[in-house]
Amino acid sequence: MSTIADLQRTNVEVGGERPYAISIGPGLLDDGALLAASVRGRHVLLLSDSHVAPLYAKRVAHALRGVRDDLRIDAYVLPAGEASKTLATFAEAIDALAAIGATRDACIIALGGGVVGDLAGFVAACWMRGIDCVQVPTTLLAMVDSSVGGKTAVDLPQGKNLVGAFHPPRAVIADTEALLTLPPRELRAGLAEVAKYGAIRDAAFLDWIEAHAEALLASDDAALTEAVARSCRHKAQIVERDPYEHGERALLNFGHTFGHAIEAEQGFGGLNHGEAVAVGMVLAAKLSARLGLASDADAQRLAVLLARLELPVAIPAGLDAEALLARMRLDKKADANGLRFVLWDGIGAARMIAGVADDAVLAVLGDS
Ligand SMILES: NC(=O)c1ccc[n+]([C@@H]2O[C@H](COP(=O)([O-])OP(=O)(O)OC[C@H]3O[C@@H](n4cnc5c(N)ncnc54)[C@H](O)[C@@H]3O)[C@@H](O)[C@H]2O)c1
Ligand SMILES: O=C(O)C(=O)C[C@@H](O)[C@H](O)[C@H](O)COP(=O)(O)O
Ligand SMILES: [Zn+2]
Repeated sequence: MSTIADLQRTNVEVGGERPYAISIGPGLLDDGALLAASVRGRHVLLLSDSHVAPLYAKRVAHALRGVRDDLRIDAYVLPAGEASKTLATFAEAIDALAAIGATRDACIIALGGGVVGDLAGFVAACWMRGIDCVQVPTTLLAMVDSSVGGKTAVDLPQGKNLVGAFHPPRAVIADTEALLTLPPRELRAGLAEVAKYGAIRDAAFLDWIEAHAEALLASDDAALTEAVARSCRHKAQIVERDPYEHGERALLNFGHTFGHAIEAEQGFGGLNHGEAVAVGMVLAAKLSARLGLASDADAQRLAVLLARLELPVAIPAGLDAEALLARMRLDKKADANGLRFVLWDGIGAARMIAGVADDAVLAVLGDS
C-alpha cells in the first residue's frame, strides 16, 4: 500500500552503463532506508559545508543509524562557498578518508550544494580509484543540475573545473524541504540553470517558467518540485545518451563559456555560478543574433525572463573584455582549432558552433 510520503515522491531514472535513481520529494533526509540503500560497506563520510552541516548533518546521520547501527559515520565539513572547491580541500577530504581507514566499499554522502557535490564526487572518483558517492543536494541548483550526471571537479586559479573526472553517483536524493532554508540569492542561482533547459531544448518549459516566475521566486512548493522534476528529466535524458560529453551533453554548457570566464576573472568570489551562467546565456544569445543564427527578439526574451528571476544579465563592472576572452581559451570545449561556443537558433534550439571570430566575441562582451 502506498503511503502519503510515497505519493509525494517523484522518481527519475538515469539509464546507461551505471544506472541510478533520482528521488525527489519532501522529507527524504529522514528516510534512512533510502539513504542506506546505496551504502554497501561500513564507512560513510558525510561531506558537507559550514552552512549545511549544522542544519542537516545530524538528521542524515540519525536516519542512517536508524536502519544501520553497524555504520561508522564521520563528517568532513568545508567552509561554504566556491572558494572551497580547490585541490587543497580535495587533499583534506582525502586525508579524512585515510584517517578513518575507508575501504573500497566506503560511501561518501555529498550533503550540500554544487560545491560540496562536485568536490565529494571528485574525492569519491579518486579514493582507491573510485568509491560510491550518494548525492544529497540541498540547493536548487544542485537538485536540478550538479547532482546528476557525474561531472565532478575542483577549480584552479587559472580556471573553473579544470581538474576532475566523470564519476556518476550511486543515487541522488533531493529533499525539496531543504529548499526552505536556502537563501533567496541561491534559489535564484538555481533558477538560472532551470531556465537553461528551456533555452537549449524545451521552448514549452521556458513558457512554463515565464508563467510561474513569481511562484518560483516565492519558493512555492509545487512550482519548485515541478521545476526540479522537469529539469532532472532533461538532464537524465542527455547524460544517459552522452555521459562523457562527446556531443549532445555539451549543450548543457550554454552560457558557461562566458560564465566560467566571469567566475574565474572575479577569483571565484564575485557572481556565483548560477548568476554567471545567467549573464553568459544572455551573451550567448546575443552572440547568436550577431552571427545571424537567431533573432534579437529571442535574446531579449531570455534576458527579460532572467531579469524577472532577479538574476544579473550584464557583465559586472570592471571586468575587461580581453581578459575574459583570454580566460575562455582554457574552456574545456576549446580544442586545437580554437574556441567553440554553445549558441542557439532560437529558444529551445541550441547547438555547438566552432570557428567564432574573436572580434564577434569581443563585440558582444563590449556591448554588455
Ligand atoms: N557537476 C555539475 O554538473 C554541475 C552543474 C552545475 C553547477 N555545478 C557547480 O556547482 C557549484 C554551484 O553550486 P551551488 O549553487 O549549489 O552553490 P554552493 O554549493 O556554494 O551553495 C550555495 C550556498 O548555499 C548554502 N546552502 C546550501 N544548501 C543550503 C540549504 N538547504 N539551506 C541553507 N543554505 C544552503 C551553501 O552553504 C552555500 O553557501 C559550482 O561550483 C558549479 O560549478 C556543477
Ligand atoms: O553536466 C554538464 O555537462 C554541464 O555542463 C552542467 C553545467 O551546468 C555545469 O556547470 C558543469 O559543471 C560545467 O562543466 P564544465 O565541463 O564546463 O566544467
Ligand atoms: Zn552550470
